Amino acid sequence: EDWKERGAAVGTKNEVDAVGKPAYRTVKKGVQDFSFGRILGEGSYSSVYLATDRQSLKEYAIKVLEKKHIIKEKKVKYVNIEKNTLNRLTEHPGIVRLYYTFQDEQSLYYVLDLCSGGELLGILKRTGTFDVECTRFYGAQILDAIRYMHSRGIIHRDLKPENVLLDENMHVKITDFGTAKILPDPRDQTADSGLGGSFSSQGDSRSASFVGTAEYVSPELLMDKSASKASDLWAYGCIIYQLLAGRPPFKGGSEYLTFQKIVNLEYEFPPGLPPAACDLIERCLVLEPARRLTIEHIMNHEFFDGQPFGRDLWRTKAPRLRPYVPS
Ligand SMILES: Nc1ncnc2c1ncn2[C@@H]1O[C@H](COP(=O)(O)OP(=O)(O)OP(=O)(O)O)[C@@H](O)[C@H]1O
Ligand SMILES: O=C(O)C[C@H](Cc1nc2cc(Cl)cc(Cl)c2[nH]1)c1ccc(Cl)cc1
Repeated sequence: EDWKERGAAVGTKNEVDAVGKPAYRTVKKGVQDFSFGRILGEGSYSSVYLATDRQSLKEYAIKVLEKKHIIKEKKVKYVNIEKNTLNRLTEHPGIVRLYYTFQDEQSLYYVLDLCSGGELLGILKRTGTFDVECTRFYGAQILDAIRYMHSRGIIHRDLKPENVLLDENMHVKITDFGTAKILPDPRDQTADSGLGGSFSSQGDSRSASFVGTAEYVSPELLMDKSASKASDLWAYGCIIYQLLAGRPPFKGGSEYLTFQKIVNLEYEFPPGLPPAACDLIERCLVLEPARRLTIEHIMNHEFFDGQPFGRDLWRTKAPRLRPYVPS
């Protein structure tokens, strides 16, 4: 049963091919293998349905995109980036899992983990703010997932509470990788292609044409269009601030005014936030990417003292949602 779910090769155990190797057929799922339920949500180019695998009865979220629309809006690149990045990020509980992709005459389909807890933004709006315990739990899960995607050479580039979904246990599932950056694999550089200088260790990509969501975009992306792993940690600092304060640190009356606040580092903390949280946020919201805290530094920061990361973090029960009460 498990094999089928993994979409791996399946076949009867004793089937062998000419040279005695077990012969497997890869299972290719299609629309007929699922019964589609209610709409879970809609994007600019997509509709996401609740769906059940007719065979295993497992529930999934299936993201459906109309080919005509994708081509007209010139989003083909993003569709294939989303597929390719999700296919590289299959081994972490904090990243939404892509099980299958398929297409028919009109549409493209992604079969994804069902995140029945909705968006982190949604639960934050309901409670207004998060107390320290909730901020530490969700901050740690998001960081653990970023650590994994960076280790696989993926920069998300659009991290924000809307793109942090929650599963049925209210655990984090990061989604929306259509605008991610896949860093060139350092092992691929066979001969020294003389690119040594331009792809510095934190993985710069000068050519970034994409800009994320205004409130979370990093200053380097605005100033010299370069995105790096450190850009995700800028967004991370904005998210931690927003969980405790109930609003993002940089918010102007227009996108331009928001950008101005970012490049001038114009933000302040609401009164009563814990000093350790302010210190952590200040060290993420640093204009110079190379001076920003790295993931390891953040994990060792006083704000996360005693917070488990790794396997234990994903086994603990999510804390009850409580608003932050200034001390
Ligand atoms: N795996 C999932 N499980 C449950 N709901 C999901 C899942 N993926 C997306 N959704 C919900 O479906 C809606 C559309 O998501 P989708 O990623 O297709 O578009 P979007 O990225 O939100 O919008 P846009 O493309 O305009 O940025 C969102 O509200 C999202 O919360
Ligand atoms: O079968 C695969 O895995 C590869 C295809 C590639 C692919 N075929 C496409 C056809 C169209 Cl019309 C548009 C896009 Cl973006 C297309 N991308 C594919 C299918 C489905 C999805 Cl969700 C993504 C990519």
